[in-house]
Amino acid sequence: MSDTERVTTEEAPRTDNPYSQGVRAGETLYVSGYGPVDPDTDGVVDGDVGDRTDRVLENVASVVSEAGGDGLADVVKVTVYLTDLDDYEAVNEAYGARFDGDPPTRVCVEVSRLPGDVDVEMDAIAYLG
Ligand SMILES: C=C(N)C(=O)O
Repeated sequence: MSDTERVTTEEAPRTDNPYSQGVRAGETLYVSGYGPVDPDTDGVVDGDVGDRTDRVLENVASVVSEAGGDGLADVVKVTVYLTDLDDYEAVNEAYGARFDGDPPTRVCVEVSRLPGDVDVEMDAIAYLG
């Protein structure tokens, strides 16, 4: 890829599948979809969907930080994928706590299934300018 840079970090789950953890294109960073996987164990974190939402956002933040950004503070767009939209309120509660009244734009959709059979996944776009 020309004028783009792949972002790789041990602080977010790694994959053998054909995608990068993040790709920086100028001041814009595209972060791949992450489930609630702890990069230290490669397993889904214990707890409820709020705990899993926290882990997903930690993974996103780690990729942004690796690219030189300020973690979630530089995120401008998130897509949330839930396998059960009944989790919407619990996810919002955990999610809102991480953005401290200044949330990025967002889309939230219910999907039938996610890789790893997790129940929540998010991808993100960050602006690093
Ligand atoms: C888990 C993914 N982000 C994927 O397979 O694209």
